[in-house]
Amino acid sequence: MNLSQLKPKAALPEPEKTHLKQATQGHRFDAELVAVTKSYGPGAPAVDDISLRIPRGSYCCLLGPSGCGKSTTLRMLAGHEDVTEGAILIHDEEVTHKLPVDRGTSMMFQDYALFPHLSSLDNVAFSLKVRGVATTERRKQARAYLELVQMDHLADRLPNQLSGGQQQRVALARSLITRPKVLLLDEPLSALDPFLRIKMRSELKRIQKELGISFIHVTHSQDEALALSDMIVVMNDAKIMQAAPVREVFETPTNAFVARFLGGQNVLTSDTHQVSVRTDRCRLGRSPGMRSLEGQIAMIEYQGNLVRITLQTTLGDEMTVLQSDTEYFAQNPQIGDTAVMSWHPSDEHVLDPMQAG
Ligand SMILES: Nc1ncnc2c1ncn2[C@@H]1O[C@H](COP(=O)(O)OP(=O)(O)OP(=O)(O)O)[C@@H](O)[C@H]1O
Repeated sequence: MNLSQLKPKAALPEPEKTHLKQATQGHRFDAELVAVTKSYGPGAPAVDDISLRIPRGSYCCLLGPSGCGKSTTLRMLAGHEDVTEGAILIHDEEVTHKLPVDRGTSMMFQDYALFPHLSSLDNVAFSLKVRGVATTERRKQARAYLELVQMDHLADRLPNQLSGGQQQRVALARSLITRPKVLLLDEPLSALDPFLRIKMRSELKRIQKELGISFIHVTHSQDEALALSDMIVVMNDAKIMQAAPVREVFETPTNAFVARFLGGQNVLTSDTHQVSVRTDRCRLGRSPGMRSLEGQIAMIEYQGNLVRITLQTTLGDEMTVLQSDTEYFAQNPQIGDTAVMSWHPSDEHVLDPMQAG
């Protein structure tokens, strides 16, 4: 893909934009789950009594390990899966038992699912055709959405004449042309190579902010969730562990699971309770007034501007120090060296022992 294609170009035409902006007015939350449970059969539920409110115009990532219930939650929001108990609201209106097309949601799938025999333009226009919109009008709208995703120059190409990233843009335009109140995205970046994944995630965020609707995006990737989210929902074992603005989740994880899963934190036992300390607030060596732990250096990962040093403590715990490359090379410790990791007590954040992971 040519990088110049990724630069923001003309925005969505005013009438389209106004329509979408209006759709976000007059309600408190774009989406809400109220005590939602999903059981596929006997045994532990796939989603267990979760409640969640997604504020208007949010980029929200559902993050968690495989099998924790993220996709099931997304599918229930879309109406592709019935809820066993509880309620779903979109723009404050209950949609629990409504058909997917009547909810105001639109889903973008991992595999894009484009029609192979239709051009980009006709793929995007397809849902308007189904709704009986006249050819000229639907093509005009499809062109506007292709422009939004910077694919108008390839409007006549068939899907097999497009790269993966380009197909994804077409799929995104196709999901947006129905003017959803909430766009649901299931691992939308997982099929892309790492370079394109980073480009596309900033594109997704730009488009979400431009339209002002909420995007709810399922991902396994901590980096992706941190980069994209206004709000992160961390799930584990069918439950929500924490749902909060991105910085709050990173800086004040509720429990050890969230701290470990999001990364960038050490989980330590201090007296009787568990605390988290950011790895970039830890350093090698002792200093007055700092707490410390001794161990052996088990791993050193050079990351360019930063170096990640992992210590195995005498108790068998792993602790990580994230140092600048300058600091690291000034000391130049090696694997197998005995070292001390220290941190300031004020950098400790107390974790909830009830849900410790
Ligand atoms: N159609 C189904 N029938 C029975 N069990 C299912 C079905 N779909 C999902 N499950 C189970 O529900 C649980 C949650 O699955 P879900 O797909 O929601 O997880 P996930 O967090 O999206 O995982 P992944 O990241 O691997 O896609 C899992 O234990 C899974 O095996």
